[in-house]
Amino acid sequence: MVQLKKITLVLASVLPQWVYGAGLHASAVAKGKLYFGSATDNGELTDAAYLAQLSNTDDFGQITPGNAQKVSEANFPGFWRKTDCIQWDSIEPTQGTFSYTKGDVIADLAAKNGQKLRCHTLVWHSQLPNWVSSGTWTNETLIAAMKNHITNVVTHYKGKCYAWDVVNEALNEDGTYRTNIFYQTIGEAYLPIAFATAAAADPDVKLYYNDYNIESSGSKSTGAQQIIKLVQQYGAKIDGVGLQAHLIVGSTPSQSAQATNLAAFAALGVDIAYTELDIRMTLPSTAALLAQQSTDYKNTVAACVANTKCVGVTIWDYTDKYSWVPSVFSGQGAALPWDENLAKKPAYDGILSALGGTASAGTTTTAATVVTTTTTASSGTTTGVALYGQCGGSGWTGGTTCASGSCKVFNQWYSQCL
Ligand SMILES: O[C@@H]1[C@@H](O)[C@H](O[C@@H]2CO[C@@H](O[C@@H]3CO[C@@H](O[C@@H]4CO[C@@H](O)[C@H](O)[C@H]4O)[C@H](O)[C@H]3O)[C@H](O)[C@H]2O)OC[C@H]1O
Repeated sequence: MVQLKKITLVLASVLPQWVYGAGLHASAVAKGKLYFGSATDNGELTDAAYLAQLSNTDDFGQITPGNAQKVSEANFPGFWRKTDCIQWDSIEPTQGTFSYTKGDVIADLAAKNGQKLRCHTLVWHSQLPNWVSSGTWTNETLIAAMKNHITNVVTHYKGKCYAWDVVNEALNEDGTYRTNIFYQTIGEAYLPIAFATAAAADPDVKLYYNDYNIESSGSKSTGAQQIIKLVQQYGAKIDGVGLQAHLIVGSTPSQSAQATNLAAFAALGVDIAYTELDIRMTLPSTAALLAQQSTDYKNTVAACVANTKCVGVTIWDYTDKYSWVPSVFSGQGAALPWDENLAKKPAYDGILSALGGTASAGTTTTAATVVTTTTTASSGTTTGVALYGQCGGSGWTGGTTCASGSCKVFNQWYSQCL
């Protein structure tokens, strides 16, 4: 089966598109978009079948490092986190020392494949090292530290990124500013200062404000529009808004609701991108849920297609095998267009049809396989999986010591005793 898939991928890359039909990226480009893309993570790249599909530029013309240019401990308290990812607490774990190893791997992969790189992210309340989040700052010293961080990182990746998510998630749900160390110390000026600093370091890269729950009109979307106006009023460069679009099957905003929202952003003169699209469901998946998911993907991608300022869509990884969703939203998953076995789901055809393509023959129409892998803890150990996670603590490579329950493996980063 794996062998067959490999042969299919090789054939698809050498035969003309009319034999296999255009994939997601090729179809997006045919619709006037710049790309269709996927996020990825370093640990997944050792999976040869996964890497082959990620590198299939018929489907993916763009990649985003899901973690390699940042870090996240705050969202996952109690989980062990790899220390060599690249955000403030690994890119700059102590003030003034920078490390780019993981991010460079993904930047090099994008360059080798001829894929655009969306770089993510420079200023975010999450995944901050203690020296930033618990430091004693004045307005002046934190501005200097933030500018130094942005300048170093953007300069390092200069010429390699198509776009940077300069500030991520600065808003509360009601559209007010989220309280974080930057807002508390500097006030709203941290936003234009961050954009101006990034622009100075790489005048050619596109600079985005990125957030979730801004995919339809409402207080938070209005707040994001205010941020764009604020940065513009300061005279700093802001090129686009990123709609993360971590959506839910059956609750995804309609195409017309998304269109109205996109029009409001477009009226401000900025580009728009769907930057982290996934559409999760309560497990187990069923044929009905997969069909609804396909419709939800179709409506979302169609909204982008219909707006000339919307440049492209990125899914937050492409396969349920490596989705972040089950590790964060308990009991939910199956959020991506490829299932755990890297087979296309109905969502793939939903996206393709929004992009004007024709359905692919290989799409599975039945319920996806279970998203999480449960390993037994009867003897206190698991075998065969090289993972890091909570089950066995730091540096875990397969053993588990769950006091109760068994070790559920969510992806290559996380596991939990449930
Ligand atoms: O491996 C994972 C990474 O994949 C992960 O990447 C981040 C995921 O999304 C972005 O941040 C999250 C966005 O969603 C928020 O939850 C929302 C709460 O409201 C709901 O209505 C909505 O549906 C949800 O999406 C999370 O609280 C945010 O953290 C962020 O931009 C990505 O970098 O990062 C953690 C890694 O372990």
